[in-house]
Amino acid sequence: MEKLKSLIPEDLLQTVKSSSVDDLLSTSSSLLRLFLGLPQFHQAVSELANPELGCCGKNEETSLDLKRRGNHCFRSRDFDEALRLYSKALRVAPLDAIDGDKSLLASLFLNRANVLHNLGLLKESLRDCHRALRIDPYYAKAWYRRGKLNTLLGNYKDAFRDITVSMSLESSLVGKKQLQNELKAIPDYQNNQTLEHDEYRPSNDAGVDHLPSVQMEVKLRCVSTKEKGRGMVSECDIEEASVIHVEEPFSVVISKSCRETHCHFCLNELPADTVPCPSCSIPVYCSESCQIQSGGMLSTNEMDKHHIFQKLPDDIVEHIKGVTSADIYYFATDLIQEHQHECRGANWPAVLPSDAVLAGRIIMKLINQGKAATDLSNLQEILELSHTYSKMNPENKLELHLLSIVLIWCLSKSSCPNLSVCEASVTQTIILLSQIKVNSIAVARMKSSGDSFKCLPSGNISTKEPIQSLEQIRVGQALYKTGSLFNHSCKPNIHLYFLSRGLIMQTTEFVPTGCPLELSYGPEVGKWDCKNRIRFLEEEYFFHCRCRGCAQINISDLVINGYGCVNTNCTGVVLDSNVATCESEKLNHFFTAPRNVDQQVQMREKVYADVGEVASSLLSKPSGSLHIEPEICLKCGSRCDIENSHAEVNKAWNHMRRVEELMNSGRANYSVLSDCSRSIAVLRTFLHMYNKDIADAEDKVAQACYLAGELVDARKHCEASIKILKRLYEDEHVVIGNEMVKLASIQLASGDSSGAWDTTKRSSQIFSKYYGSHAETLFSYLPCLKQETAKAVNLSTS
Ligand SMILES: C[S@@+](CC[C@H](N)C(=O)[O-])C[C@H]1O[C@@H](n2cnc3c(N)ncnc32)[C@H](O)[C@@H]1O
Repeated sequence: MEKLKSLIPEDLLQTVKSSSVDDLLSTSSSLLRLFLGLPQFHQAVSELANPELGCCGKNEETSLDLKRRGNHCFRSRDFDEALRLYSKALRVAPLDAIDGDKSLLASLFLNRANVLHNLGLLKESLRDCHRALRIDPYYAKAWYRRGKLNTLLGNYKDAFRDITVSMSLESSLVGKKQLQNELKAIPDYQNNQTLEHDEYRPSNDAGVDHLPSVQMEVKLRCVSTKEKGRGMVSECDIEEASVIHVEEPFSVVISKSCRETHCHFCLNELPADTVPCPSCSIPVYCSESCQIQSGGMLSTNEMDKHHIFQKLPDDIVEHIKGVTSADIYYFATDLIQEHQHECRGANWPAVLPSDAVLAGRIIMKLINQGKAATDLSNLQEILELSHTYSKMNPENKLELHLLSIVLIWCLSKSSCPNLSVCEASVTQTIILLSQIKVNSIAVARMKSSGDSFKCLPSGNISTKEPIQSLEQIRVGQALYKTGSLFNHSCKPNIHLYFLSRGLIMQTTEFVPTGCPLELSYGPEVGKWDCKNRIRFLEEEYFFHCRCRGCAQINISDLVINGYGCVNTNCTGVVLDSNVATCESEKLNHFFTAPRNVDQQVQMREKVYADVGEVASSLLSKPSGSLHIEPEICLKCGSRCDIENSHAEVNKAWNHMRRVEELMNSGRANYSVLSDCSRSIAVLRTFLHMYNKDIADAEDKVAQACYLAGELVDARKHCEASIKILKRLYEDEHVVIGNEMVKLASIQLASGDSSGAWDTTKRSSQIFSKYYGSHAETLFSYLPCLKQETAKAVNLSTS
């Protein structure tokens, strides 16, 4: 992109950077004309769009080399590396490549099955055997390996059939004899000899999860307001924790950082037996079902290509035919195939940013459905999404122009010759990209906790692993058409989460009829102070937030970054000038907004209750003289030297960070811990007692104490952190649920089983408010924690 930017003359660059939506046809036309006449442009885009020049296609030589290296690792029993190399080889192996007298793909699947078997991953290994057999149903070794696995998994009937087929395909007498012995080794061999054989169905539990349904009585409506545009409101009273909306995405793309770890279709974590795309080397899937729904060519079986005619008994031929029937992977869904147009080996889907790849998917979906015109002139009509192009900064505007031209060019050259490369299609793509910026939703997943039990203390353990923390990662970006109609609030009343690609929205409080249903786009009261939230939303989403969290004064915004009063007996808060200005504006707006006297009294009482002990004196003044001054305690009016406090706090943090490094390198000992406690004491001297920094510091020290086995202190610090967070968020906010999981782990480790049990129960209640019945599926740590605490309670009471 930088190369392309440098080709644009200065005057055109400025016109593009200062363009409004109405200028787009003209700016697109000028840029397009310029680029189409430049050989440098043609060279750059042909590197992106031409599959011949791309490195995303299949490559037999690379695959064979990777296979050889995998074999070497297998022989030296480095199974992890062998697994990695075989999976890589599968990704680049062409469908029709042959290695010796075998299909390369089939032999790679079987080699990987051997590795998986050695790693103890039997189901995964079984699935790979089945994949090898689908490609080459005459593959005796694959039948044999599958038979062994079925025996180990207790599927004796299947094992019997597999070894029998393998025996029929085996030509040597010695081999046949060995297989006969294998057959005899199958438990219940005698019974099986007389059994009918079921058609084989490999168990494949990976794939897309099913979405729950919305409660029947829930009714929503889309309304328009001057301040926020369209938004969703409730048409009835809705109870807390009700599912209000579920939706499959219009289109999704995986995050670049998750390309090697998550399925490119359902976005779930990849199993060890990944499924490659049959016709390019970019995506990997968790199962055939995801691969097929995503698109790419279907892997055909190689049966017809085999001329090894063998005289086999009829029942054996039936088994061989059965294994290749592709219907086992089909599902009664409309195939989505959103990757198909990217699947030609060209580089652009791997190189362009996710926003552009998502735009490409949306465009191609509408073209394939016959809805979009070839110059895309009706794209906005079809999508009906809001956008904020005019509010974007100049660099963003230029970026969108360049991306649109490149994307349209690549789509038309690599997969859709009907798509016209013209100012109309470029203009529409620029608007689409700006719509994606404000309407697409980040699909999140819990960060894998690995082996949950490893993180759980049991009995008189030494607490070597860090306390479980429930972190989320962004695995993809998706457009949900109805989901995009929900506005943002920094004090949201709904929460969203994902099952595979599906979105689920649930209320986190009682919502009365007519009330807006709003979720958080990221920043929330309790996470950041008001000015930081407003800045973030302006920079990322291009709007000035007008939610209840930003319009009304609340205790969290006052204390989250506040300093303590110099008067040690005073609980008041002192604000720096930035926060003070932002909070003053809120307060002024609040009291000057037109209301009748009753409402004013009510509001005043509400604010009074909220601000409580922190700023009560402020509200006892007549409304005309209300103001929040920086560096003055809001409660007792003492002046505070913020600069000095700031310097002391910084010193304490620098010290904490050094201590943290020591802890991370496993060198946490008693003297390190007492250093931490001293730093916390400094923070508590200069910051307000509910400042978020103190909560963070307490949390870190709790972790350090836990690792050092100082469980009494770990608990004390964890509880101190929770106490502050409860002031910043609601008592039952999911953040508190997360902290309680940590507290329960500490309690469990210190032998307080009934405390751990109570804390676990409280955290489970909070999680089900946010994640409904899926809480335990999404947080695999929760059932494990429940089980361990229940076990500990039983032990202590028996
Ligand atoms: C995902 S859309 C929500 C639906 C949108 N209101 C519409 O009419 O299509 C996001 C846009 O809604 C508006 N919006 C959402 N939440 C808002 C808020 N709290 N304050 C002001 N505008 C908001 C902004 O224009 C933002 O770019």
